Amino acid sequence: PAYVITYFAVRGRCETMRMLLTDQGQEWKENEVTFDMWKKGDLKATCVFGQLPKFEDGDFTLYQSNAILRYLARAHGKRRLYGKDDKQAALIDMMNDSCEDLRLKYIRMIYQDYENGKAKYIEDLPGDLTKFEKILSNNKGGFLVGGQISYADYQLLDLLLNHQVLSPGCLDSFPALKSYVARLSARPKIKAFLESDAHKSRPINGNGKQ
Ligand SMILES: N[C@@H](CCC(=O)N[C@@H](CS(=O)(=O)O)C(=O)NCC(=O)O)C(=O)O
Repeated sequence: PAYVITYFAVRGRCETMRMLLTDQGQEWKENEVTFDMWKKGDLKATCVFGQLPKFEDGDFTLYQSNAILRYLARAHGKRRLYGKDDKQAALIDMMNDSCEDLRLKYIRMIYQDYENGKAKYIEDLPGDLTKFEKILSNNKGGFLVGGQISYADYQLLDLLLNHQVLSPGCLDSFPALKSYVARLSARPKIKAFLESDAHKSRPINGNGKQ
């Protein structure tokens, strides 16, 4: 498939799909947009919702990072990253929606309230992490849902990695989360990706705060 990601040179809302694609042995092309190019407005005007990421699979175009992840989870009808049946798929969507809730909180703090809100955000963070801790410690399958990796696992991994940068010890009182991050990060293709210059060269967020 001729996959193209059009996005800023940041991890942001695309590192999850980059990890998913890498772990699944899929190639893609990065179409990097600089903030100066974006400010001109002509690319923005072509985006259905005026925002990036934009994802292309040949002549098929998608926007909305979560829709892109779900498309990749179903890729070519194999539904490989969407559980074993519709009920598991619904549970996986539920988990991803909760990841999105956490991502929105994180983004709001990073872009709108970093200096004054970071300490409080970190103080409140265990309230969110404890829910994922319980889910993972209750599910013996080792993933958010069932016994196989799903697109929501890549999403949670990305969030937890970002939060470990924001607050390095934030998983110390969550053993299930800590071992989950270690285990997923040790998957050979993900390990190589996390060590790659491409990954390391991209800041987590567009305003350089993390
Ligand atoms: N719900 C969208 C949000 C996309 C979004 O907020 N894009 C931002 C960039 S980032 O927050 O994802 O880094 C954007 O295009 N901002 C530029 C603009 O809105 O003009 C998604 O999930 O893809």
